[in-house]
Amino acid sequence: MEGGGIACSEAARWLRAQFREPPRVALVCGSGLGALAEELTEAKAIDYRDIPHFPRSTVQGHAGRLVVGRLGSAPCAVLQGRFHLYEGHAPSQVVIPIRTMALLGVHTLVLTNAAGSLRPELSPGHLLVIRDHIDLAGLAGRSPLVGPNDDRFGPRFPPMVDAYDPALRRLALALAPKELRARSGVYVGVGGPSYETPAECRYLRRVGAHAVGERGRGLGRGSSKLTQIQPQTSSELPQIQPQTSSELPQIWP
Ligand SMILES: O=P(O)(O)O[C@@H]1C[C@H](O)[C@@H](CO)O1
Ligand SMILES: Nc1nc2[nH]cnc2c(=O)[nH]1
Repeated sequence: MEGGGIACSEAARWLRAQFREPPRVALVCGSGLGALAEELTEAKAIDYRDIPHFPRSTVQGHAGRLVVGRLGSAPCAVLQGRFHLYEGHAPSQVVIPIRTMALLGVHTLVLTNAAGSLRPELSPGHLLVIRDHIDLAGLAGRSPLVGPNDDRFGPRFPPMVDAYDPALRRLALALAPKELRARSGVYVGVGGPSYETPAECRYLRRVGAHAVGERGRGLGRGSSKLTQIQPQTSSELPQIQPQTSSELPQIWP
C-alpha cells in the first residue's frame, strides 16, 4: 500500500463521489469512543476496507468505519478507529485518513483517545485536553513527515508552537461536563503496545508529561486532541510514592 500524497488524493476522490456534502469537521474516535457517530443525523457509513488505500483497523474497540453526516448544522465525519504504529502500519500509512480529510475540505479536526495517567491528580474517567505533546517516535525520526515534503499538507519545517488550536482547547475546557474534571496537559506518544514500566512512568513524568498513549497525529492548526484516562491501565501504573509526587512540578495552570 502506498502511503503518500497519491494515495490520499485517490481516497479523497473516491470519497467525494460517495457523499452529497463533503465534511468540514472531523472527529477521530480512539478506543471505545466510536459511539460518538450515533450523534450524527443523515448519516452514511463506509467501512475503511472499502476506501482506496485506507489501512485496516486491527484493534478491539476500533470499528474501522467512516461515518459522514451532520452534527448540528455542521457537515461532519466521524472516524471510528485510528491507527497505531504497533499494528505494523508505517508512519506514512497512519496519516492517510487525516490527510484525506484535509483534501476533502475538513478545516477542524478533533482527535480523541484513551491513555494512561502519569499524575495522581488525573484519575480514570477524567478528561485531558491536550495543549502540547512529546512525540518520542517522531523525535527519533519515525515521523510521517520524513521523506519528500508534500506542500499540500504543510511546510517542510512545520512550527509546533500551538500545535493544538488554543481557541478549540478553550472551548473544550469550557464545554466539558463537570464530572469529567477536564484539564489541559501534555501527552506523550510512545510506540507501544506494551504499557510502561514503573521506571518509564517516572521518566515520562519527569520530562513533563501528564498522560501516555500510542500516538496519533493531526495536521497543524485547527486540530484539538482530547484524551480520556482509561481505568484498567492507570490502575496498573505504579503507586506514586509520596516523596516522588512532592518533587513534581505544579501541573495545572
Ligand atoms: O486508539 P487509542 O489511543 O484510544 O487506544 C489506546 C491505545 C491502545 O491502542 C489501546 C490500549 O489500551 O488504547
Ligand atoms: N502506552 C499506554 N497506552 C495506553 N492506552 C491506554 N492506557 C495506556 C497506558 O497506560 N499506556
